[in-house]
Amino acid sequence: MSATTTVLPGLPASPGRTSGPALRLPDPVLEPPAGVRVPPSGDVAAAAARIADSSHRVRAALEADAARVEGDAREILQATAAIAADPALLDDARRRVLEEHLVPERAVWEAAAEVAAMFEALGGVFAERSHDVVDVRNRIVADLTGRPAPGLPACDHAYVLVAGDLAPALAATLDRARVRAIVTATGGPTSHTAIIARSLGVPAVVSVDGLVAAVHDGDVLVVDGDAGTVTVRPEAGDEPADLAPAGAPVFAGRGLTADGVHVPLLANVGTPAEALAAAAAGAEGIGLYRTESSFLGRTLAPSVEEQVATYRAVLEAFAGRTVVVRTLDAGAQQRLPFLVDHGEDNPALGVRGLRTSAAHPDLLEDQLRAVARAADGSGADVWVMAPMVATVEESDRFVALCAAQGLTTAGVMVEVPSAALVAGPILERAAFASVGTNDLTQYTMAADRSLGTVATLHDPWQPAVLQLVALTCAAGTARGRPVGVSGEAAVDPALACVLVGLGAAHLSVRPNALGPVAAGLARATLEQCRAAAAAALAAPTAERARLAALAALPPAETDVVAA
Ligand SMILES: C=C(OP(=O)(O)O)C(=O)O
Ligand SMILES: [Mg+2]
Repeated sequence: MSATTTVLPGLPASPGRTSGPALRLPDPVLEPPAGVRVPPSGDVAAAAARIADSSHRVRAALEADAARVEGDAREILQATAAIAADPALLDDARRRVLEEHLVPERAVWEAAAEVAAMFEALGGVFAERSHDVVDVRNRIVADLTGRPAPGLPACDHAYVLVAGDLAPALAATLDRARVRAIVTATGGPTSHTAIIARSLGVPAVVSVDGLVAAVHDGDVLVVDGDAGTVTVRPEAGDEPADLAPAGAPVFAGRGLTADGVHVPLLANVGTPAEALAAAAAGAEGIGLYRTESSFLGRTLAPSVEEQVATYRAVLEAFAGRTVVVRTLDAGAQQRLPFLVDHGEDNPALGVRGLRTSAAHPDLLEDQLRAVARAADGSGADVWVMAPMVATVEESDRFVALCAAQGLTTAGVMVEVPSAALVAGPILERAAFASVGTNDLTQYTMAADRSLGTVATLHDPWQPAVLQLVALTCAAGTARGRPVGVSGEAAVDPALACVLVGLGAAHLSVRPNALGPVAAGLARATLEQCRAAAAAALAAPTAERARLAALAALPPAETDVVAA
């Protein structure tokens, strides 16, 4: 190890080992405090003049970015560059400095808020412009305060993305061809960022101690997504030669236990492109279509027509097969400006998932209308489910709303312990349930899934979580209603066998996990899966549950043997 080599410990979030130069994502621009003024001894005119200088630099940078791309992207960047020179915005900001003596960054923030509000009030396509105003505001404020421009820096080579935190909206736009790995200072192993890294198939390590201080742009990093470490400036020769993860088993297109019991292996997807990839990977259907990507990064909800087009593209990729569409799961990690109260201290326990429909019933109705229209003629067998359901009333109301749109196979996600405990009455009217083990673990263990500090509690092998899965499956079996599992737990081949043994009717995983899960399932009979489930349920701790299950199952190459 060279003198400057540092190994930073973190949490493994997506497997594989790779290396590349670091590219740091700047921290988000924060609102400058209200009421901060140029000191009485300061030069107000000079402070005001800095706004024009910053606006020139921001405009020039955006125009340079525009010149590097083509088509729609170029037009969008040129339009954004024009906003950076907008006289109404700049004059108002200057006036606030000259007359109110506000510091320039605060003046720009306030002036931009008025312009954005004006666009919002005009509605329709104008409202979309408010998003660009906010983008320009952030860039000018960053420049005025001597910080790097916000957002993903333009980069024409492969890199390891290094971030304090990665918003799901940004994570979803990452270019697989360039991003070799993702490393974040915060986040837990089932945060949405980790899920996105795994579906991109790139190694990721989250909650890395000392990351921001130790890593500079261009530093070579070795990212070990299995061990959960990041080596900064490795010695020559320590960089892994093979950048791709080792070859995983390929999925043959049908999930079967060793004795031939069919357990459909479905895919989790978030976009039409992912649906096509899932179809190419042989998925037997889609068990979880996360619809958030149609809503993220926008200032207004997409129109019904726009939603129909996106949903239809997903459904058509699975004509003749089942597609489970989940309605919008905003809140917690996925904060939409038009839907979510940003003042919540504890958003994971606040208005998220189905709860947002109380204040915005039209948004849910529009989404269901769009799903129904997209389903019509798509050839897919469309099921619809709601996220974050906690009570029987919520579930019944959702089923009724679906029925009103002609969507007859309506169910819920079971990801809140209360829903698991009342799964029986829920499944009297709901046609199916899908256990979301990511959130079910978070809420059962009271361990925020986005916090690395409580990651050891966030373990779906915890017997308390398994008990709730067992209750839900038993409620489904008693009523002849299918209960599937769509959380990350199903990706662990041994846990997949346990889930089947507990009564899961199907499993839904990211497309690149279909092969390993199928291989894990194929080594055990249904009886062995049941024995493994019983052994895990009887264990007092997560580790002993895992070991007990492994002991009850024939060994498989895909098992995760170390904790
Ligand atoms: C599948 C789940 O949903 P998400 O990860 O999107 O919250 C879950 O909570 O397990
Ligand atoms: Mg969830």
